[in-house]
Amino acid sequence: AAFIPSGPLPITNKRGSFHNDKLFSSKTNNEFGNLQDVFDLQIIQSDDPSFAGRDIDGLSNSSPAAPFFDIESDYDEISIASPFLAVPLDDDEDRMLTEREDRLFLVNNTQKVESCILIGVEDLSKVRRNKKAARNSENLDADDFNLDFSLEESMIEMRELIKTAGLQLRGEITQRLQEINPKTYIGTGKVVEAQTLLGKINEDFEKEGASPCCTVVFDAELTPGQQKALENAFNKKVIENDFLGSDTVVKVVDRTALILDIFAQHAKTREGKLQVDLALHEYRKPRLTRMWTHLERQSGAGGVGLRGPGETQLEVDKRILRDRILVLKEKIDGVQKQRDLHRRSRKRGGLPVLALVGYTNAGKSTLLYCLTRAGILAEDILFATLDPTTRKVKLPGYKTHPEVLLTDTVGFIQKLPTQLVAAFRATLEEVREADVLVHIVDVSNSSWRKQEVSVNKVLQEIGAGDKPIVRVFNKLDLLNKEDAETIKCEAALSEGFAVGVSSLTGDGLGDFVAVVETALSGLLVPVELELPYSCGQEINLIHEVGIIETIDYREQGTYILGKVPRALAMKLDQYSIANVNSRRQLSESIDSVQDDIDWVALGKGRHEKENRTS
Ligand SMILES: Nc1nc2c(ncn2[C@@H]2O[C@H](COP(=O)(O)OP(=O)(O)OP(=O)(O)O)[C@@H](O)[C@H]2O)c(=O)[nH]1
Ligand SMILES: [Mg+2]
Repeated sequence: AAFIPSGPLPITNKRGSFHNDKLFSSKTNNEFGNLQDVFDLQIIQSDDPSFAGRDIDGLSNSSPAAPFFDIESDYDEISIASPFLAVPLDDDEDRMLTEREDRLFLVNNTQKVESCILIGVEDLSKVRRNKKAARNSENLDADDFNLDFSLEESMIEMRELIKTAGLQLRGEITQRLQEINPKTYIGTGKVVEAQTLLGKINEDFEKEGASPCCTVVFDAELTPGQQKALENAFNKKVIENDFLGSDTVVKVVDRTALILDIFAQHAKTREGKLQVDLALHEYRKPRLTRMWTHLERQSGAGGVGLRGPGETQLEVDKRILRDRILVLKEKIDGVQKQRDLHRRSRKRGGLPVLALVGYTNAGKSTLLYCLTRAGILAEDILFATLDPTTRKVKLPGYKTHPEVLLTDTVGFIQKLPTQLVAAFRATLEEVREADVLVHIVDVSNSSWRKQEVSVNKVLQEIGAGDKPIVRVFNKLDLLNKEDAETIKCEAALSEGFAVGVSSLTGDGLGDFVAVVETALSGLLVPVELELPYSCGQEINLIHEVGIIETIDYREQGTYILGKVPRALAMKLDQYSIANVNSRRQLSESIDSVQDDIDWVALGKGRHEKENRTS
């Protein structure tokens, strides 16, 4: 059934206002104050060449109420933090990168907000298939198996996505279909219903004098053919009734296009923009269908050998698109190489790397912010973070690993568009290279179990499925007391590492540190050392942060067999038994060479010599 919300919905482009013609978020979002003010030099892109040795944890001990740096940061300054922007941009690339910002700027400034209707479909045949599979598999019951989002859950998510994209939702239509209509996805009756709804909304709009609603968002992945057929159907009807004036075109946007658009709006660094652009181009490639045969280059005038039909506009477009994709891929390769280099130099530092992963809007950035007390942008919008940010964190109470590297990453979503996973290869590499994954789950969301499953699916897909995972049940403050206790119990009883927290209030973060520490103790490396007796301090340190299995006070020094963090193991490498032994062997062999010299004979020889001469 169609539904039109009563009264206009609030305008919800949450990206913030614009400042100096640049994207500038002015969201004051919690007790920590205006986050933009603290979006400061504390943030280091993980690509920072000087990253490995830099100590930036100076702020980690300050309280949340402490005044932050008074740096007026806007888009420019944020960009400067990324070393990639120090690289001069190609001319055409520069234009490409600012085009979207201009569009955003214009949309916001003229207050001309795009409005849309949403169409959701449930494929009942798929539900049946899932149920059947559940019946066939022995150890799962039907409820457990059906981990796909229901129509209602999916619609809730779509409303959020529409809001985040800066669209205003004007109406909704849903349908439960036995089989998907291969031509138009929804049934023909529903197409007519959507046309009627569009017409009705636009009639009201005309009275208000507002701009017409000409976007139809589908909660589905449409094939290029379906998209085209739907666009044709909607436009024909609209032009017939002339609601919109003949030059207005109704466009059909599917789920993938909507997510890509949000990514495009949020990409800030050069790397993010390149990756989004690649995904957009891949999406557009099969959708290029404009047959402008009249623009066919007739090259017959060129004479013998050049007659016949030339290239069609479509062919030209396709070629341009193909070339662009190649260029983008090449550039992303370069970015990835650079990332590899920085990662390797970080590895040499020996600190363990934790990657924060999770569904979009789960609170990853907020947790990192809370842990580091510095300004990583946290916003109540989907896909706020697109570029991984790594910070060195010194956490109070950490024993085994007093310092760790924390990487904030891009959020996941169910049915993540494949183009995006492929394009964000370089970014997702950060997840694959981490030692431990910290999976943030927003338990205040009623679909959190399904969200968790879909994040795990993506992790499997990108080859990070077998890493140790710490599950963090976040936003406990939004639950009632009983539910929060239940979640805490589940965390405590869980077989793996799990903990319940609220990153906004800081509740449970002590437990979080303890759980992370347990997870990290699995990362201790075995060592066999022989330390000279002068190394009392080092031995104390091993007692403190490592595990000692055998300790023996020998003639040459203290023998220790045990496990220590990687960083300490690297520091103590000179005292490892292997190194000590090889040093000893070397000096022994020098000794033995010296032993071989027959000093008596040598002396005798000299005497003989002397005797002979005398
Ligand atoms: N009440 C409450 N809100 C929270 C908590 N943690 C995060 N939030 C809010 O949830 C919203 C999303 O938080 P982010 O940290 O931006 O989420 P994210 O996982 O980084 O999201 P993306 O970068 O978009 O993937 C923000 O408005 C936060 O203030 C919490 O523990 N309690
Ligand atoms: Mg984030």
